[in-house]
Amino acid sequence: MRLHRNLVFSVIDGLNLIFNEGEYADKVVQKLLKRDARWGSRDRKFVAETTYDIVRWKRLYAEIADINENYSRENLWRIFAVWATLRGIELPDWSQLEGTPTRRIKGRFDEFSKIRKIKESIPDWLDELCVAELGEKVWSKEINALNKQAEVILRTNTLRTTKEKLQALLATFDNETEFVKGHPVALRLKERANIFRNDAFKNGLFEVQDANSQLVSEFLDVKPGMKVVDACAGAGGKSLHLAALMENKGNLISLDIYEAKLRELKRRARRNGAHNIETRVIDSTKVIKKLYDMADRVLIDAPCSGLGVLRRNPDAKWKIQPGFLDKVRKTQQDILQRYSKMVKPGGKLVYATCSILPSENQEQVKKFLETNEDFTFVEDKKLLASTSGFDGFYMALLERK
Ligand SMILES: C[S@@+](CC[C@H](N)C(=O)[O-])C[C@H]1O[C@@H](n2cnc3c(N)ncnc32)[C@H](O)[C@@H]1O
Repeated sequence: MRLHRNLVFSVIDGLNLIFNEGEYADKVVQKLLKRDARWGSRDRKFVAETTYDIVRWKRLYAEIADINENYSRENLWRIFAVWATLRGIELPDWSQLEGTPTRRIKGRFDEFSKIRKIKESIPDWLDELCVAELGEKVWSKEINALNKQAEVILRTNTLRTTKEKLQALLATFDNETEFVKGHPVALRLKERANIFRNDAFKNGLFEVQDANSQLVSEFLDVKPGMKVVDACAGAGGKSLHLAALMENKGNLISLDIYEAKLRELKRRARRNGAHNIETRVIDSTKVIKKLYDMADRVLIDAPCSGLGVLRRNPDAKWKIQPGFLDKVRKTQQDILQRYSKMVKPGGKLVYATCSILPSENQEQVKKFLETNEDFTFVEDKKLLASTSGFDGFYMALLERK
């Protein structure tokens, strides 16, 4: 592989925004990809994947390059040199890469490969916490799986098409896909491609959604005609799926505390042809109280650490702080206690997170059930990336008596 100067400079600019300006990796990559209309798909792939790779392996590369918390441009170049060296890429004679200690880099890589928190690039405190919660054996396998690049999984929008028809249509655009066992409407893209440019996407025939994430809406057991509340709907990944499962019949109320996210949800709903969604911003406790005892089904896709989706958002490793975890656990319990009241007697509730930590998952449900005798536990799923091959998720189904 030959390194191209303008692509590498773009990666360095991106890393500067992520490491020094606190910007989110996905947003930065989106911005970088708009930089030069002449870039072909290989160039775009290089910029996106190199940026994500270095974010994912930030600690490992920084330790190899002997850099501590200072991510000056000079140090970002040293980190880049580690990335390139470990991939066996021949370094060009650019001044920024002069004097790269190639042999020392390889030696330090071997040395650090024996220390999990460095090898897997994870902060000390987070490594310790995950060992305490999951045990050494499970965590070692899990962090290894979470450091891999996620595949692209599509969810067929059954309001518009079937999985079979979608597969045939995508093949005409040279996007080969395969079915995913245990995930009724999922298609796996065999080769990574910019699928958003595709007319099938623009016409709302599919959404990009991890296969385990697709299990959450199914787990809620909705039926056409029901009154359903998606209490933490965000930009609507699960709401769109719920609307499809309800066949556009009945009433789906999508709530969130952020209006901007719900605006995006509405835009996506139009593209998907989902007509039974009503959005409401939670701007006071009244919004929830008005719905007490009203819903056949409530989904609480709670805010969480996001530790199950590190494959997609590797920068979460560096953004999550111990204080945030304490805060988010309190929010989760508070939301469960208050929003569960929207479920009507005989109705069902799903509590879900994209975290793998028991303290955000089964322990929250257990605590909730201790003080809410009118709810019974039906079943739960604890999905790990290491055993499922998809994102880490938790979901619990509860029923109100
Ligand atoms: C895991 S995300 C939801 C993802 C979304 N359900 C999807 O499938 O695309 C959690 C959401 O909860 C929202 N949130 C945070 N605090 C909340 C609260 N107190 N009540 C309702 N929603 C809240 C966040 O804005 C965020 O959109």
